[in-house]
Amino acid sequence: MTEAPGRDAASYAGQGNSGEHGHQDSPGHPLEELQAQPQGQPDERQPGTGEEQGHGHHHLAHTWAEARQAAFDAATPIPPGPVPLDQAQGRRLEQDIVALQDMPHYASSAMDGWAVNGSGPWIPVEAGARLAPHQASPIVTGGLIPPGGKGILRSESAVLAEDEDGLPVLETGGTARPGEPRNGQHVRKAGEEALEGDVLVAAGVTLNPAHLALAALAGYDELQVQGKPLVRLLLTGSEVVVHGLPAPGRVRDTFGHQLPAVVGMLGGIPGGQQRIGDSYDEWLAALEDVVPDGPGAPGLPADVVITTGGTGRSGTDHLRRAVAELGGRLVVDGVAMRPGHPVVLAELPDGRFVLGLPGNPLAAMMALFTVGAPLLAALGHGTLPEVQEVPSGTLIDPDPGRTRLMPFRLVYGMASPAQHAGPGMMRGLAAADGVMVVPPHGVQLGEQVPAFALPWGPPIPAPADPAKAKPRSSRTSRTAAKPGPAGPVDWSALLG
Ligand SMILES: Nc1nc2c(c(=O)[nH]1)N[C@H]1C(S)=C(S)[C@@H](COP(=O)(O)OP(=O)(O)OC[C@H]3O[C@@H](n4cnc5c(N)ncnc54)[C@H](O)[C@@H]3O)O[C@H]1N2
Ligand code: MOO
Repeated sequence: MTEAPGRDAASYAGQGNSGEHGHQDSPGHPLEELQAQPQGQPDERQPGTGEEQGHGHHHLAHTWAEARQAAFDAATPIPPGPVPLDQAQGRRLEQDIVALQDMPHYASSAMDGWAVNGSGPWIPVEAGARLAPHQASPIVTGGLIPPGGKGILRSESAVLAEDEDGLPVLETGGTARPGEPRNGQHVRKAGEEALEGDVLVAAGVTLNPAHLALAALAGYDELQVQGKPLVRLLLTGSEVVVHGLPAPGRVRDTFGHQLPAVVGMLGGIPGGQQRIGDSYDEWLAALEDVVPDGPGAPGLPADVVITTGGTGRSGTDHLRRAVAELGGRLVVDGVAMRPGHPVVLAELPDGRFVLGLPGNPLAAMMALFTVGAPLLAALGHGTLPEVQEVPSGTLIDPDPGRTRLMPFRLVYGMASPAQHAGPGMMRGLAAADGVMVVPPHGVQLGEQVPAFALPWGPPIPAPADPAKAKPRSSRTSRTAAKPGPAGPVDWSALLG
């Protein structure tokens, strides 16, 4: 049996074991069902909890699939723009990198030694001076070939001697080969890497570090790249501490460390974080401030502000009120899912999106995967993140009206819900291979269940192709007579 989330364990358990999970009559293809859930499902918050009282607020929570689609549809791709070279790694180039001049743009020495004109012996002259025939001047690797310089004599092939008048004279010797140096020897000619106007990197490539070095070599300071959302974090809660062991009533922050990395994995640019307490004024000021200072903030307006906490409806939960005061439009206001139900997505009049994640750590991550991932994909020119399928290694009872997102581990190719996956926990997710999207009617043992991969985790395994299954050998008929396994085995009990 699946583990009941810590919160609401009673109502969760109350919907199990009812005999309703015999589905012989119902479900079609699980992925189709994700699309087919009724629109505008009634808000399934239970009456009598008091959570809506005093707010006069009533809305219809989106289904899981609707919420993903609404978040994806709310955003348009961010247009291309210039970014400094040190921020261009991994970005898609939108405009060819063209040689602005010949590369190299001057002839230079490939060796330490002497620039010479004509055959030796040579009279040494000052570095850089115009060389007349039979003159030489010292030069280092990369040094500009002086006017009149025809070739480079390597230092190990040169001997500085004196003529009969006691004046310095340069001769070949040491390792010199006959005829050294020929004209042009050890000279890097101008334009040998590229001529002005040559395309060095074509638009469309994903920039790697060598591309950036090439762009720098070519004299670029910025490159035109595909737009990507800049995401700022607003982490709230006066009980949250950022160092050491928290005292009772305090909680160590789980977001500051994981969200920037996950935002990056989902296609956003982490753009700094700000921490505030629980007062409405702090919320309003932080959301109002379009370009706040903060550690790691680039001093640019964010495309998305991700907040944590304050999505509830208690006196300290200010997200909705602040968004309303700023004239924001709610795109998603609650999703019929668990955990992560109170997630909010709003668009402010200045075009910024506010993604309000619940304070409970696992709930926040599930909300981020459900609503944040499609939003960031749409802003970053991506497609709606994929949902695949895994065979369920366990039976999961119905929970009418809501989708359950369950971190799972793969055991012998089947998905088994991870333990320690309550909304306030991180242990289950940390050990998970992916997340099962359990439909309201539950899942049978061995049935395919929709699932998505974690941004840092392994891909969801491709389904076994029945066409490629090994043909039965004639021996199988004997073994088949024995009582074989009666179907998939429930491995969930094996997971610690
Ligand atoms: N009467 C009701 N109470 C609650 C309901 C409900 O429907 N009726 N929903 C519950 C659900 S579900 C969730 S999820 C939370 C949503 O909470 P908020 O988004 O308002 O967040 P907070 O109340 O500020 O915090 C919740 C929880 O998370 C902890 N937290 C907050 N920030 C952090 C952090 N940075 N790192 C770790 N943990 C954090 C906080 O201490 C609380 O324990 O509301 C339920 N209540
Ligand atoms: O449990 Mo809440 O559903 O953690 O979002």
